[in-house]
Amino acid sequence: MTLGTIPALNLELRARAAEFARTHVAPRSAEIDQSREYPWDIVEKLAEAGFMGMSIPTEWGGKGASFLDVCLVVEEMAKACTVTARIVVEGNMGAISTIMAYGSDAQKAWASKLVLAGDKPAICITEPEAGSDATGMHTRADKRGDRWVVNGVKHWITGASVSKVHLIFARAHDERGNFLGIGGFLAERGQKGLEMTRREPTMGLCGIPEGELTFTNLEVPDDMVLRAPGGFERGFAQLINAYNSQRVGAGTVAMGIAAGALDHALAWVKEREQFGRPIAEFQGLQWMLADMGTQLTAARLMLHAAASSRGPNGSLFPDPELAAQAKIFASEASIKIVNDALQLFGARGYSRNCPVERMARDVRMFTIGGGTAQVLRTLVASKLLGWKLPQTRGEAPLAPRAAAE
Ligand SMILES: CC(C)(COP(=O)(O)OP(=O)(O)OC[C@H]1O[C@@H](n2cnc3c(N)ncnc32)[C@H](O)[C@@H]1OP(=O)(O)O)[C@@H](O)C(=O)NCCC(=O)NCCSC(=O)CCS(=O)O
Ligand SMILES: Cc1cc2nc3c(=O)[nH]c(=O)nc-3n(C[C@H](O)[C@H](O)[C@H](O)COP(=O)(O)OP(=O)(O)OC[C@H]3O[C@@H](n4cnc5c(N)ncnc54)[C@H](O)[C@@H]3O)c2cc1C
Repeated sequence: MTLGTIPALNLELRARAAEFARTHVAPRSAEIDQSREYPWDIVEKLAEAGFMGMSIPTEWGGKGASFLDVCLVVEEMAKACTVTARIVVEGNMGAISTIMAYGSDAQKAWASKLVLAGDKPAICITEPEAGSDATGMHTRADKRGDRWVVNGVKHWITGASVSKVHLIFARAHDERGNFLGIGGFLAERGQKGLEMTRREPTMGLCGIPEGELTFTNLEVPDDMVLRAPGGFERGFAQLINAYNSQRVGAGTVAMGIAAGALDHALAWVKEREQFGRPIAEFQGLQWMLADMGTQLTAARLMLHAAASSRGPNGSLFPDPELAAQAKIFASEASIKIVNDALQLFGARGYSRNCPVERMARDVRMFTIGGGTAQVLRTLVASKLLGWKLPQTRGEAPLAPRAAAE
């Protein structure tokens, strides 16, 4: 892992995103939370403003924006509305960046057209029995002539029922039933055999469906298999390597929520008076604010460093270790910052009428989704030690020398 330089921030882009969030997003955020309805109106405006698919290379109609640029936009959206920020993450990172890195021209044309028009792709990895243990997935794709037949169940899929582009991780088997490895299979909403079978009643992030997707003999033509350079054998490693971009994006959403909560808290402590003085005059609260600001800056810098980094061996994606460290730190710090912001509001912070109450529910997710803080710590420890750390019972940690024997 090498810590690269963070390029100069595109301040014009950040200002444009902030203005967009202030004008179009902030006035809608409470309603989106309460209605639990996907904000199609905002999606349309995001697409018009060029925030969807901005990371797509210019030859495919995007702006060729960097992951760091995307993070600047995501933070501004997250200050106002978590759901909007997550749409921007998935409209630029995760599945779409995987397709733009590994896809055929036809796949890139298909996905970029949909995303530039506002689609937020769905990345389908988790299953009811395979969360942290993602390689233990059961969903399988069987080769049948010029197509693959996909069967299985995915769970907690963000955007289930609203996303058009689906990147489905599945165990690939050849015609004779031999296991080839885990591969990525592309499908579109409305295809026969792809349906949402349940929506999860979530604690937060309410305007975007988290759903169970069931694949029943879903037919994926061979030319819709996403072929990473190492083939099926290296399929999982290369697909999850691309996912490092979304880990940075998810951490940035958490950090942006915290930044928004801190802004609310700063305004409130100057307004609210107790003991005949603004509560901002109490040193106990000043030191809380100082810690909140310090943690926020540290999280932001780690995320920007991770977004600007690249993994080993010519990877196009953020370094896995930096991405994991940034997501661990940002998600945990942000939960604490938002909770402290809520504390500064006293009883008002516990009311559904206070935006920080929504933020506290929203931010709680980010130590879970996208790789839990515990699983990411194992990745970081593995990199620090230079060991493989298999988590399956009976498999001992493998130091490099032992691995070579
Ligand atoms: C990776 C895990 C699933 C653990 O599984 P295994 O123990 O079976 O696998 P490993 O041997 O650790 O890894 C296999 C292979 O992949 C390489 N790898 C693993 N992680 C990365 C990474 N982040 N970047 C690059 N490469 C990676 C690893 O080095 C191995 O390659 P070699 O064979 O050694 O060459 C588990 O650790 C894990 O990550 N679980 C979390 C699953 C997850 O993140 N799910 C996210 C679902 S999408 C989502 O939640 C969206 C929410 S949001 O973004 O808002
Ligand atoms: C709002 C939300 C959106 C999501 N969106 C998506 C999506 O779009 N696509 C998708 O594929 N998935 C998505 N997920 C799923 C997410 O990736 C998983 O929740 C996550 O990977 C953890 O899996 P799990 O929930 O099954 O927890 P489990 O793996 O069952 O873990 C339970 C607990 O055990 C701990 N644990 C497990 N294994 C270990 C270990 N080896 N060492 C230490 N601790 C361990 C975990 O950290 C956790 O605390 C989403 C989840 C949420 C909450």
